Amino acid sequence: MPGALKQQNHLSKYKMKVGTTDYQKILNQIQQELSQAEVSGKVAAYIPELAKVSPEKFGMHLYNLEGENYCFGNSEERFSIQSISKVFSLALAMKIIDSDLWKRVGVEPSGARFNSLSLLEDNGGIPRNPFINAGALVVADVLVSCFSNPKAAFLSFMHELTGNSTISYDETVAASERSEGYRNFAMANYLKSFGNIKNDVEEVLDFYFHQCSITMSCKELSQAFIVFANKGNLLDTDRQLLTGKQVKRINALMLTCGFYDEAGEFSFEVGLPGKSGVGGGIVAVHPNHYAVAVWSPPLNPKGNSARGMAALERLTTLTGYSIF
Ligand SMILES: NC(=O)CC[C@H](N)C(=O)O
Repeated sequence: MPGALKQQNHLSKYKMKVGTTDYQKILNQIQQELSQAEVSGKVAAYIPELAKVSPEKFGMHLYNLEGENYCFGNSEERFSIQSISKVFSLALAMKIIDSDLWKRVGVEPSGARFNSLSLLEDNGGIPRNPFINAGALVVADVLVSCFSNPKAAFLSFMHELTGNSTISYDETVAASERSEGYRNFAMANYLKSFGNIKNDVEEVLDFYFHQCSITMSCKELSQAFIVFANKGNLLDTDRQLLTGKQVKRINALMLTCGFYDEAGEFSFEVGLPGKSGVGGGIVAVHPNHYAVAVWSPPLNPKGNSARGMAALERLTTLTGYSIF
C-alpha cells in the first residue's frame, strides 16, 4: 500500500535524525553562545545560604536512553535542587496513595508565583497543583503521615531512583531556609486551618525544608530523571519503579505547572516537560529520548534560571525536535 510505505519512510527518517544527533557538538555550541551572553537575573537571596553561590556557575548534562552522557561546564558540581525535589516527593507520594492525593491537591496551572498564598483562599485550601509550594507542602504532609521516619524514607527513595547512596540533605541550607521561612510557615498554617495538613506544621515544614536542601549535580539529576523518559523504568536495571500512568501524569504536570507562572513560556520556547528550582537548576525530559539538566544560579523575575531556560531553548531548536 503506497500510503503505508510513505508513513514508514517518514518514521525511519525521524528515527535516523534522532539517532544521529550530535549532542556533544550542540552542547558545546550552547556553552559557547551562552557563556559569553549577558544574562540578566539575580541569585536567590531569600534563602541566605543560596546567596553565597557564584552567579558564574554554568553546567549542563544530557543523558539519553542509550545510556550516553553529554555535558559541559560545572555539570558534576552539586547544588541545591530546591523545587526540583517536588517531582521526587510527588512520585513517592503517588506510589503510595495516588487517587486519594488528588482530593487534596489539584492538577491545574496556578498562573501565580511559586509561593503565592492568594489562590488558597479562593480554592478552599486545595492547592492548584503539587509543584507550587502549597501543593508540595500537602505532598510533604502525605509523606510525613506514611512513614515513621519520612526524611530517611525519602532519602532511600532517592538512592533507589539514582543508584547513588551519597545523595543527601544539606543541613546548613535547610536551617537557612527555616530561619527566614516566614511565608512557608504562613502557608502551612493556612493549609492546616482548612484541614489540608494533618500533621504537626513544624514537622511538615522540617521535612519540606530538608527535601528542598538536597544537593545533586546536573549529571545526577539527568540520570535521576531518565525514569520519566523511560516510561517508569530504571535504565540500569530495567526495573519498573513507576507505572506508565504515573509517569504520564507527572510529565503532564511538569509541562503545565513546572515553571509556575512561566509554564506557558517554557512550553512555548522549549517544548518539553520540566521542573525548575530557585537554586538555579532546571531538568527537562524528552520522553523516549533523554533527560537533561542545566544549572545557572541567576533567576529571572519568575524565579526560574534565566540562562538555564535559554540553554534549553537552544537545545530543542538546534536538535530540531521537542515533544511537539
Ligand atoms: N521555587 C523553589 O525552588 C522554591 C523552593 C524553596 N525551598 C521555597 O519554598 O521557597
